[in-house]
Amino acid sequence: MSEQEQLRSIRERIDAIDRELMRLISERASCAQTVAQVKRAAGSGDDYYRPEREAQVLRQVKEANPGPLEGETLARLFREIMSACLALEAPLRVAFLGPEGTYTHAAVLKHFGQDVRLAPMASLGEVFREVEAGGCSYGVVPIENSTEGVVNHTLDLFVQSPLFVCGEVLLRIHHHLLSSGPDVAHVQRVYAHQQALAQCRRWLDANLPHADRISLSSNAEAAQRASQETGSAAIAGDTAEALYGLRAVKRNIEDHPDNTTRFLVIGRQATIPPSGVDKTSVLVSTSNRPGALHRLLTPLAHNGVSMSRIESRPSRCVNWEYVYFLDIEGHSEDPDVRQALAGLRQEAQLFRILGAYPRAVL
Ligand SMILES: C=C(O[C@@H]1C=C(C(=O)O)C=C[C@H]1O)C(=O)O
Repeated sequence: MSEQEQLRSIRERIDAIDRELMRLISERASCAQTVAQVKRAAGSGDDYYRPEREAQVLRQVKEANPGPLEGETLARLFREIMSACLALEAPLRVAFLGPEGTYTHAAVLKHFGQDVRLAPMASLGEVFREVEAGGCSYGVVPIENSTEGVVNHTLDLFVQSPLFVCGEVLLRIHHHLLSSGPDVAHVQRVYAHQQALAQCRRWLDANLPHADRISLSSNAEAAQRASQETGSAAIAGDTAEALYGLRAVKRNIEDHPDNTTRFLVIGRQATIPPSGVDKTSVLVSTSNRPGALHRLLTPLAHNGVSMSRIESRPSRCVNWEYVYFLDIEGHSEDPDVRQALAGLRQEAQLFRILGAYPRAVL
């Protein structure tokens, strides 16, 4: 067979597969519509999003992946299929730290897919308020970065908020130096969110030691400013680059190549059923006595439950008293976790389960 004949025959096969894919995806979408009818008939409200189910679907895809595509790649495709199916049931509105082009925007799309309705907010506080008021079903907020540590403002908002955590998103953060100018040499001013400036500190010291560093409320705002001024640059990611018509004069300027930010999905649902691989986040406080924190955490050790994170923040009620944010492996309904939490509750002055939710799959 000639090359042309071979290609024609393979393309005919691809066309046939695409028709079959189309039929199957449409059949899947019809199933999702039926699921919505069942949920509506059962009167389970108008929130059809099931984070534990979505996590299970994505995990199954990764586990059953026959290749040659990467499991991660295949899961991303299924992420979009589910996003479109859910939008057929009822479109989901998600609040996030805007404007469009922020890393939080990228985290929203990674977690919910492209069919989500975006609601960019001007501050983290507004994201919480919008979800509390019911204007959006969910919100996405940054919680910690592998280079710069915790986002204190988000933790503090949790202390006052009645919202729950219903998911997490891990996003590899690649920072670029974006400018409308020709190269790095012409840059006299660098705009960015303070976290981004910190994550690129060494690169800036080495390459732009004399440029002014100006922190703004988001990287997207930085990109917007840089697009209007000559001699200015912004540190931001791919989404902002495309959105504000800037050019990356230098890509990947983050000091740590595995720079990752963890975001939390917040909502009004107090309990998400176990997905099989879950985490539980808890807010606790204890009195300022010798050994108090040790006693508080002992029930975790006794029940063989591992804690993946602990953060402390000033309680803001009494000076030098603290609240602790704990992340625990497992779901609050798992027997060992349930027992550990019961012990913790007895020791703690303040005790609130912030949420039990699927561990990030993508
Ligand atoms: C179809 C459902 O509703 C939504 C859509 C899903 C999907 O497309 O697989 C999964 C969970 C829900 O977010 C369901 O609950 O099973």
